[in-house]
Amino acid sequence: MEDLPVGFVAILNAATLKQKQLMLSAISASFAKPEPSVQSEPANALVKIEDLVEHVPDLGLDDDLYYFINEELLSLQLQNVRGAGVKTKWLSPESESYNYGKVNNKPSDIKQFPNILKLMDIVNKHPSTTGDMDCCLISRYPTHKSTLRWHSDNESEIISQSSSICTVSFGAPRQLQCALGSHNDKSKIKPDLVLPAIDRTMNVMKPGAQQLMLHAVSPGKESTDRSADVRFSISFRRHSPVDPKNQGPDELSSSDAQGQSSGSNKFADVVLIAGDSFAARLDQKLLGKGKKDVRNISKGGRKIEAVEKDIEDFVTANPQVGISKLFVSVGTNDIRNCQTGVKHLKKALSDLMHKIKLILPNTKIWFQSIPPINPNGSKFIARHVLLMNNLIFDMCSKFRLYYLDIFPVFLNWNGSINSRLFPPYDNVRKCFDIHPNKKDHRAISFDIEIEVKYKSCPKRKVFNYEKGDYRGLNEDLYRINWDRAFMSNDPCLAWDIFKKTLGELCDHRIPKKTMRSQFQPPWYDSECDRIRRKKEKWRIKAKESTNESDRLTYTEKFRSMRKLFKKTMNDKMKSNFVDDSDPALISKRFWTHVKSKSKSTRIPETVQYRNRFRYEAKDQAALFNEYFYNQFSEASNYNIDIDFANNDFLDLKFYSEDILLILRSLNPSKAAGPDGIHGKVLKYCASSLAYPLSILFNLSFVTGCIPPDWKLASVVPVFKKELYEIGIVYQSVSGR
Ligand SMILES: O=C(O)CCC(=O)C(=O)O
Ligand SMILES: [Fe+2]
Repeated sequence: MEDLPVGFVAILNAATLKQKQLMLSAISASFAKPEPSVQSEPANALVKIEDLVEHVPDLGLDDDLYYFINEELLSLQLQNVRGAGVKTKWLSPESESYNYGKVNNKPSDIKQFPNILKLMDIVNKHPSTTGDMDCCLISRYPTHKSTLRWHSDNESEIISQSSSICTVSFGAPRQLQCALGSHNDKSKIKPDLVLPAIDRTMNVMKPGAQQLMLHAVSPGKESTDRSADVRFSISFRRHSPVDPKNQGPDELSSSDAQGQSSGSNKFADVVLIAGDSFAARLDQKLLGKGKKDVRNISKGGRKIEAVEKDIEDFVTANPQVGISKLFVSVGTNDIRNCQTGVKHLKKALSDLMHKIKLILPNTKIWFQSIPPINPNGSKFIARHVLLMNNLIFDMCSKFRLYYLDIFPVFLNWNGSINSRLFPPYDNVRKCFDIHPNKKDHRAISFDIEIEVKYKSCPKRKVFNYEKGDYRGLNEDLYRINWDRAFMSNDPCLAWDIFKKTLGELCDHRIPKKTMRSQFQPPWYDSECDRIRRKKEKWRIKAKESTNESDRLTYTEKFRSMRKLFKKTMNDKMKSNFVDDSDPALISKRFWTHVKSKSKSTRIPETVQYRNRFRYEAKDQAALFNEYFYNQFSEASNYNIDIDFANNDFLDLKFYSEDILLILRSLNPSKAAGPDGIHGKVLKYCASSLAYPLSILFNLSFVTGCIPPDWKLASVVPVFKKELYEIGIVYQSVSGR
């Protein structure tokens, strides 16, 4: 492990924190067993086309199922035209569309087609398939002339590339042509293999086929009966496990590199690496695995402005080149020799990102963080690395670019330097040098593909305190015999009984509401939803109508619904923002909404305390906890001489009349504290709660026992200055 390579870039689909963990373990594993770094032969020299496709002549479909599948196929409302008159329908369990070229296939729920599902089950059980198909693209070839041109189904955003694609044919016979390689001039392709695509048979394209070969459907023979020319194909695929909605900031339908039958491939598709020496030594052959065209235009010593120019020059000089992905590594040279923070670099970084977005609007863009460079003489200030990374992160969020955080990769789980990734400590220069400037330190790259399963967040039910029946609640509370309930004289037990009783009554008297998705504002209610659905209905009708006068009528209806929707939303928003207690104030709900829309987080990605770095929210909370705990001094040890027998302090009583006044003065719009009792309940049921609370307070006072709930407080760290050592940055604010 002594002479480890030092430059590093991890390419991954989305750099979330969870993935980073996986990345770390994958990286550790890759160090334990180093992969041979020999570049593999071009894939098509090794692969035979027979390994990529297979014809299955008999699927064992019974006649009934065959008949019912045909019924389902005929019932489909086909949408897009693909190739020569071929129309399609996309059936999927997921809600996103399947896009290629200019074609946008909206999904219908595959579960509504039980017989196609049965067929999918048969296909999945067939040993020649990967057995994990869950969606399908149905194509209808209306005449013998309808064809599909050479293409590959390589839309990795939506179609898993590690699963097979299995096409079952119905109706008129055709042929599926297959040709190895990617072929720039599609008009000259000669098929390497032709498979029959006849009624009730299946053709399986194995994983890798979409990357290594193209396929096409050629015209059929004309028959005397026109209806016998119709062919359907059901092409089963596996939905990509990465949800494009969550995949990253700038999702695009870029994967049409090969061009589906509808579009041609005008551009060469490249991955561009730009930036400073951290990226300069990356081995572009290894990065593209020999399949992707990777261009590396980074140079040692480059600063942000120079990188902006490098990228611009490349784009101008290569107008025929389409850049599908861009990796940028900047910042290290800008913070070198700099003593005064990094704020002054914000403009250059923003200009760079702005320019890139402008000239490469369809490119997926990653900005890499700076790895932890140790102070090297006075050239680097370690804190500046963190500040710069936070700036890069913030700007990435602003410009909706990917932030590729490699910083934590160089640290151990406990946040200290990971010696397996660092070269040995250099005693002469008093530093670790992870900079890849030594000849024997070749850059290495990791191409880590991680399947991410996104959990759909269950809808949360919460009390709707606005609509509570407080009169009823008061009545219920009056009926409770609190003296009996608190008979034990133990304040902790009594408090538990109080909370449980109140909770049960609240369940009964306060309705629940379902928390809406975070994308909807809090005032979006069922009425808004109803209007929105109507609006959508007319919009779709207008779009799908073939008759001009129908279209105009539907459009008119759509417009009036849209107007109503806007008005309703506006009215609801205004009434929502009025503060109940003081109409002159901007309400808390307003800020909640603003916060929910803002991308900024209160806590930066990396929190550091006493040289320990934490990335996970839970670990960060532990660090905060430790910090705040350390702020308390030791318990004092005063010996105050009190004469308890004659001290009227002990005569202190908590009267329900006083408690009533305090409860009535509470601000009902404040959130509940750790005990979960909401301000509205306390205020509006003050008269019925004052008595049991007075018993509880008196009990607690005389027994000297405080229920644990009363000692809890919600502590919110509030970011104060642009510094990262917790102690300096955060002040605690405790609410209770
Ligand atoms: O219809 C066929 O046999 C092939 C279908 C196909 O290639 C596709 O749907 O992408
Ligand atoms: Fe295809």
